[in-house]
Amino acid sequence: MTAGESHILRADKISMRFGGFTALNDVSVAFPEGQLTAIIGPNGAGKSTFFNIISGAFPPSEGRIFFRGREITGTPQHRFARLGIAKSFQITNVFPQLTALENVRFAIQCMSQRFNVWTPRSRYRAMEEQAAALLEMVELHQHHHRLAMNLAHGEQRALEIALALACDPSLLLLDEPTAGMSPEETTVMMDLIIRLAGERTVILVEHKMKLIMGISNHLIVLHHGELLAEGTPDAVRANDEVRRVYLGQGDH
Ligand SMILES: Nc1ncnc2c1ncn2[C@@H]1O[C@H](COP(=O)(O)OP(=O)(O)OP(=O)(O)O)[C@@H](O)[C@H]1O
Repeated sequence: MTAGESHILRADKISMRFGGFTALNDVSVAFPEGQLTAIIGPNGAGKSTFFNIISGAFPPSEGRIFFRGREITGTPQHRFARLGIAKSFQITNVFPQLTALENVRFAIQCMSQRFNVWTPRSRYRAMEEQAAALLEMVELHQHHHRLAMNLAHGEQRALEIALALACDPSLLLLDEPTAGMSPEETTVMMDLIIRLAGERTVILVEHKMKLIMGISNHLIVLHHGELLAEGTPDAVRANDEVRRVYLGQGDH
């Protein structure tokens, strides 16, 4: 971290055990605000487990999580959106029988505490406009009225991100945003992530090391459930341990 940089999220001494197996061991990392941080590492390194813990899917066996200095360990997941934390998972979460616009408008309605049957029609229009703006942001503006189930895989992932953006999060968490995508879809998604990271903090888990090296500000490398290295892509690339356990593995 450089002088003047602040952290939005901090994980302190995180350990996770599944029965007798230790998936994470004493991992402490801090995520710089306003930057794109990627969590990387070989298969089984503990990336998804760590992502699930920082996104509130389950609490760690040991350790604590802080968001803007406030402890959020054990906070129920549904409260994360109100804190300003949104996440998008590998498994798409969209309503297949609703259109793209209806999906996003519904997410906005869910975020609106004062929404009820007495809500004036003008509010619906405002929500519809907000939904349209979010679809434009993820480049789905030409697909407002298509059913989600008829969108291509990459488009469904983009729609999923639009749903996550409905709460206008200051922190966006993405679990393997390019999983299962064609090279063309991957390029579109990477461009979207770069744009999103220009406006908010983004933390993501990603397998495609070469791609992620090119767009991240900060990398966290896990290996066998431990923090192996962290820093800028250049610093991580130059790290002998990382080269030994990870970069030498071929097609990443
Ligand atoms: N619910 C669970 N019960 C038992 N073991 C688990 C569970 N979840 C994860 N593990 C184990 O913890 C280790 C880390 O898994 P995790 O999925 O976090 O790794 P990963 O780095 O995301 O791997 P990949 O890149 O293959 O997705 C693995 O050995 C995995 O088998």
